[in-house]
Amino acid sequence: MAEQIALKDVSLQFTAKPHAFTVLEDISLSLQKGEFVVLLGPSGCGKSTILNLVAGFLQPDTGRVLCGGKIIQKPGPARGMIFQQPNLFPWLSVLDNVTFGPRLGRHRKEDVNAEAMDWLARVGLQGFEHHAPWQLSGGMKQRVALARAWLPGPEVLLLDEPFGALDAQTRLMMQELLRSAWLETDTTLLFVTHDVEEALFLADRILVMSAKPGKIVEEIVSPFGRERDIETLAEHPQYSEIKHHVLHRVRQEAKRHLNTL
Ligand SMILES: Nc1ncnc2c1ncn2[C@@H]1O[C@H](COP(=O)(O)OP(=O)(O)OP(=O)(O)O)[C@@H](O)[C@H]1O
Repeated sequence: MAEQIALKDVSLQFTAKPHAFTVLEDISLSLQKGEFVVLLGPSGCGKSTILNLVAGFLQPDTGRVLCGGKIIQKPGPARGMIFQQPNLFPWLSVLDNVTFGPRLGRHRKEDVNAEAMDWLARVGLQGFEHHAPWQLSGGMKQRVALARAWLPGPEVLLLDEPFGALDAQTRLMMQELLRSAWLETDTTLLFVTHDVEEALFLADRILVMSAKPGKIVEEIVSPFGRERDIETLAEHPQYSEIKHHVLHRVRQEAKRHLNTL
């Protein structure tokens, strides 16, 4: 497998008042092409900051952030991002929301519409292409956001707690949908969550972070295989042990962080 994303000895300070602080210290990580990596850690440890560096919204103070071996200097279509809020344009239809980026990039509407319709069908929104965002549920809006992110064929998708605002059932459906789209497209995914069960279901690899300064303190390689099923995952002989270990580790870091506040 080829290396798709790499952070090499990355440190970053924010100069927020009343004083500057180090948000990330000496972070090194690497994602292979087609890998699904989940970042877990206490609130404020710098998970979104890592996504923002990979997206090209931020530059590190020291170290390098690379995509396909090249230094990331600015945002680009090779790296898509999905946030907790779907951020759809309320005045555009579902289809026009999904095709907005490629049309800005001067692709002809007719050329992108067929592919967009295909993505809408994959995320279960066939027949909703002419609906307005206000006519959709929260889960449906987030499915539009998934289709929109996947349409330009990004090499990397960065997902910042994308299902955090959804109810438990919708969340499970979205997790399954994300995994099947990922398996079909072989995109490289970097996903941020607070939810240990979500991380266990989704990830090839989980990276646990500490806070103040943000560091990666543990890596857990999933033993569950790629063809996993949400209904039977908990029956895997190692599931309880790994879940317990990850929960304990995340709680340990969260408590340590609280004590430093
Ligand atoms: N642009 C900024 N300027 C100053 N401080 C910032 C900026 N962005 C984030 N921070 C601070 O940096 C720290 C890390 O923020 P970040 O959003 O990366 O954490 P996180 O782990 O994603 O948190 P959460 O899980 O709560 O979303 C926080 O203390 C946050 O307040």
